[in-house]
Amino acid sequence: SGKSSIQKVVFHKMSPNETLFLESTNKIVKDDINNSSFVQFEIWDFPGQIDFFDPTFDSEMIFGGCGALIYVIDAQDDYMDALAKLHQTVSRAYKVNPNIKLEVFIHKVDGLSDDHKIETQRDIHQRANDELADAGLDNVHLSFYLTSIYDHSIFEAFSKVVQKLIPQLPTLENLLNILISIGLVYELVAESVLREENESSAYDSESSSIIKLNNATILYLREVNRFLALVCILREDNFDRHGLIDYNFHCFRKAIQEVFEVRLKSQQGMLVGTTIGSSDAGSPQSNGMVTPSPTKPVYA
Ligand SMILES: Nc1nc2c(ncn2[C@@H]2O[C@H](COP(=O)(O)OP(=O)(O)OP(=O)(O)O)[C@@H](O)[C@H]2O)c(=O)[nH]1
Repeated sequence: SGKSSIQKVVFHKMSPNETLFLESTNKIVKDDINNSSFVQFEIWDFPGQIDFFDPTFDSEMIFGGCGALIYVIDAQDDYMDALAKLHQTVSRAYKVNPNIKLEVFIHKVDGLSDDHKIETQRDIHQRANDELADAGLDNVHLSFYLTSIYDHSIFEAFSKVVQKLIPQLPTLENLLNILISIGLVYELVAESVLREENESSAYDSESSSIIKLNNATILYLREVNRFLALVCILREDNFDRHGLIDYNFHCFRKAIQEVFEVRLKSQQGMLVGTTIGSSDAGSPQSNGMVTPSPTKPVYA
């Protein structure tokens, strides 16, 4: 249905056309994403033919420590068998691990018309949920996405799944909101920079880019850490206060580093007495960011 293709396109920069030559997966293939992202996880690619009722299939081990299960359905093919297997898979996974996120990619939708896409999603959604309800599993929640490796949809869907697995996400969002609320910046994008561990790169802490757009706004990029860049859209006249923007950006970068240091320390077994949550991100004051004042601008 396209599982290996998704993983290769999203995490290994393979071009969609090259996936035509991928061989069928005949055993569980583990891919460590730890090296190429600030978000750390492993992807386990299962062979399509795996039999969950085989006694050698250890569902406690497989689903027990798993954050999300992504089930890929080929929307260009007859999906009745796939739906039966979806039901078996999610009920098994949910029994072992009720906290597991259950994600369904309705995949290869590039071959479908817009109407057909909507109808397929509605049909799969309805059948899958009816079957869960019949089995008394009403409280099992499935999320559905229409995906294709031939456009951005697969990146967006995978990103949404990964976001559910980032415990620091509310804090990161809060920090971005604080930066916006200061008023100089009007849109922000924290962009994950995909880079392999051993890849040498010109991208470092001094990296920045300023692009003047033709609608009186500026696109401003700065490095946050090895894998993350911040891209802001600023009004051109606000850019006069460049020093203030940079100062606030430094506060933001420091706060992000602190958020990830907590995880690093707890991974190293040094228990830290604080919990990460949206309330911890604090107020603009506690993050040291400074609001522009017409009389007393603060420069770094
Ligand atoms: N049209 C279209 N084809 C796709 C898409 N994604 C994957 N494919 C094709 O589907 C075929 C099967 O892809 P694989 O990635 O090997 O599928 P798999 O689910 O890993 O298969 P198994 O390893 O046998 O379980 C390949 O020829 C891909 O090029 C898509 O979004 N659209």
